[in-house]
Amino acid sequence: MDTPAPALRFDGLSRHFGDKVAVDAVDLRIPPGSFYGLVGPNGAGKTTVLSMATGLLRPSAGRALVRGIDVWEDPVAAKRALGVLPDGLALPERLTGGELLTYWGRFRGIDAAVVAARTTELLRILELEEAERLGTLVGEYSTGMRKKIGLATALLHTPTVLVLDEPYEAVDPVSARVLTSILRRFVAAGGSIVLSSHVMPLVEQLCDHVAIMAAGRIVADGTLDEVRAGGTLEDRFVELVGSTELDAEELSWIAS
Ligand SMILES: Nc1ncnc2c1ncn2[C@@H]1O[C@H](COP(=O)(O)OP(=O)(O)OP(=O)(O)O)[C@@H](O)[C@H]1O
Repeated sequence: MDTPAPALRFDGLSRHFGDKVAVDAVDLRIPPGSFYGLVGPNGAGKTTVLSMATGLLRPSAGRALVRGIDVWEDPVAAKRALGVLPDGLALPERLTGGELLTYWGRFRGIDAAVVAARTTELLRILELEEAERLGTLVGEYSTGMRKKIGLATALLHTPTVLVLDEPYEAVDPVSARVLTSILRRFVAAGGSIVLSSHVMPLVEQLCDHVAIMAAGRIVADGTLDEVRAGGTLEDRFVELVGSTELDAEELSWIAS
């Protein structure tokens, strides 16, 4: 039997902005069926990598493949397999959440009755029903509500690979539990997830694989246990990325 293609595969994936090298020849395989965490300090290149992997940003060099399909050579097929929650999600602001999902589902070519049933279920599970009943527009949603409706759009067309940029950011604890159950169910059903996060305990709790990124490169990757090597993920992260300690004199004025 053929080995299944990686959920995502990056070959020498690079991106520069002028002289700034944001992502520097990244090679990575995300195994199918994995729940994969991508961590790294601010500016490490996580969003840039995920944007190139999902067809939102063109690489300067290298390739990104989704289930063996080159994202930039066959974007239609690749995007059919992908569900994406981008960072700083741009959404149509003048629609309600329900209208947005309906529009999105029809745009994806899904049967109207199926879209209607999935929209109702997603709004209920994500606790956006009340906002819908009140006719709240997406432009009036809170940051956490935007994350939730963004996740709903990512799930609607039943993708096999979910790419989520900081999905838990600004999401309240109750909604975070719902989000976790949805994501766990997605992986249990055979899907693959890649998420970026700054919250190490969350990544340790959710993910079975992890990559640590710093200054545009992958500095460690593998199963969670391989990467944390007997310590915590945070210890390993600080060890690899370095920490900044304040001298006693620095910022002494802030409490004066
Ligand atoms: N459109 C752009 N133009 C210029 N530089 C950019 C652009 N997008 C990203 N960069 C730079 O590329 C580097 C990587 O940014 P990126 O947003 O990918 O980091 P990140 O790991 O997602 O950071 P954070 O954790 O803070 O979200 C940073 O130095 C950033 O300033």
